[in-house]
Amino acid sequence: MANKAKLEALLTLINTSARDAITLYEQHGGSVPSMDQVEPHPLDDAVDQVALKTAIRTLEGAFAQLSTTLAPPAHSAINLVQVYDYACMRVAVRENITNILVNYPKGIHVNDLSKIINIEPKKLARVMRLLATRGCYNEVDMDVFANNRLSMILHNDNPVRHMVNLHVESCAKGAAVFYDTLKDPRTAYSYEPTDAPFMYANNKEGIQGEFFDFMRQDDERRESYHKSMRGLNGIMGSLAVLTHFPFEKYSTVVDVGGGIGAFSLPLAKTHKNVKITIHDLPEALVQARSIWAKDCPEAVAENRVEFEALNFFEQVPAKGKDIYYLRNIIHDWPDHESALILRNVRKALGPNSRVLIHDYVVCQLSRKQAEVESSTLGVVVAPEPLLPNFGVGNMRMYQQDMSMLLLHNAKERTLQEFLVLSTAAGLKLEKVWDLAEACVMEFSAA
Ligand SMILES: C[S@@+](CC[C@H](N)C(=O)[O-])C[C@H]1O[C@@H](n2cnc3c(N)ncnc32)[C@H](O)[C@@H]1O
Repeated sequence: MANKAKLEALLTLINTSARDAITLYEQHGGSVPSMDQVEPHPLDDAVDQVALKTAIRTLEGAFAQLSTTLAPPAHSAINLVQVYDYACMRVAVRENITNILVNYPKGIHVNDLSKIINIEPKKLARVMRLLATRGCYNEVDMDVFANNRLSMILHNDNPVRHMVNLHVESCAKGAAVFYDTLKDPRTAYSYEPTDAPFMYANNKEGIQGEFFDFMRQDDERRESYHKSMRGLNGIMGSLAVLTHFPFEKYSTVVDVGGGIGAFSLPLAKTHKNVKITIHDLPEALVQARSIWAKDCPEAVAENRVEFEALNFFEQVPAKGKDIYYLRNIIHDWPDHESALILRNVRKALGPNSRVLIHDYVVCQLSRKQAEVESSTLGVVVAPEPLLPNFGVGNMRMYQQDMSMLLLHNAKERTLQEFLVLSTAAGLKLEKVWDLAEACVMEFSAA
């Protein structure tokens, strides 16, 4: 394709994908959202966001590719590093600015906000303006800031806030020493979870162990981590599995490493035919029980959910159930540990059981390889001239891969890597359910 034709094709992709998104918003609520509104659009909390995420993947990918092509490279290069959004988001989250602004629907002057949170007003104004420029908060008048649809996500009641917190605290701390871990002979070639960059930084403060040991040590920290998993439902659009996978055909589901039930709670509400077993470490299940008693007491009363402590490296999950669901579990661990988990799950399977691994499937940048996977397994490849992996439209997959490296010395995997792991554990891939961001890989006993 000639250079100019590529730009024209990208413009067409931007146009059609934006129009697809507009149509979806209109179909789900009659109107399109605005950046300034505070109320969520009905589509924001929809269980199935696959169509919207499909449109946004193309829109973001095509837009970034077009602007990187047209902008001077020096301009784009510095854009890659001059990203202080997370430092400003840390201020907003630590100081509960969204919650405060809820009391000031017409906005609050930074001088008044400064008195409430004890941050120097002129510095605070710069933080708020940077975030507002990104679309998070609204500068309604000079130095007067109000909430908007995006900033409302940082409200205390929203679990996404806990995932933001995990990133601005732990991932940022790991990122700051990442290069050092690559060069330090002690850690450079290690894939031990205890040598992950975040733990490397913690070691210097006298804290040992791996990430989950660190989480266990402090109730507030652990509870925030588990709440952040509920945030993933919206971030990754993971709950689409509830409408795409035929849970109505099955009667038992084991949520392996299910945490507080970020997946199982909505499952219990939407598929009342299913009996759920949640396996996790004992401390996680204490929190799980109290959340279920509040958020889904009917499932507890009807014995549709049981909580069973399990160390998935050492124990076999409840045997002979229909579905074994592992969401964001395998990506937390390097290959050796992941193989142990899958081997234990394999031992639990009955002849008709299925294993569902719900994770990102890292796309290739080789169009040839991506097309092989597309024709054999149905994984979607982006149309040319987009990069075959949708480029920036799929950026979170690669960012989360880095988060896994920083926190756990682990990774998101390609389909080939999943196949190597699953085949060694005695599992056979039956189908890949592409949910526009993460995928669900369905396995049977080989
Ligand atoms: C990334 S979270 C995913 C939670 C849940 N699957 C979800 O998607 O919401 C990882 C989970 O693995 C659990 N976990 C970590 N080590 C474990 C172990 N050795 N045995 C069982 N669960 C473990 C953690 O407590 C946590 O709930």
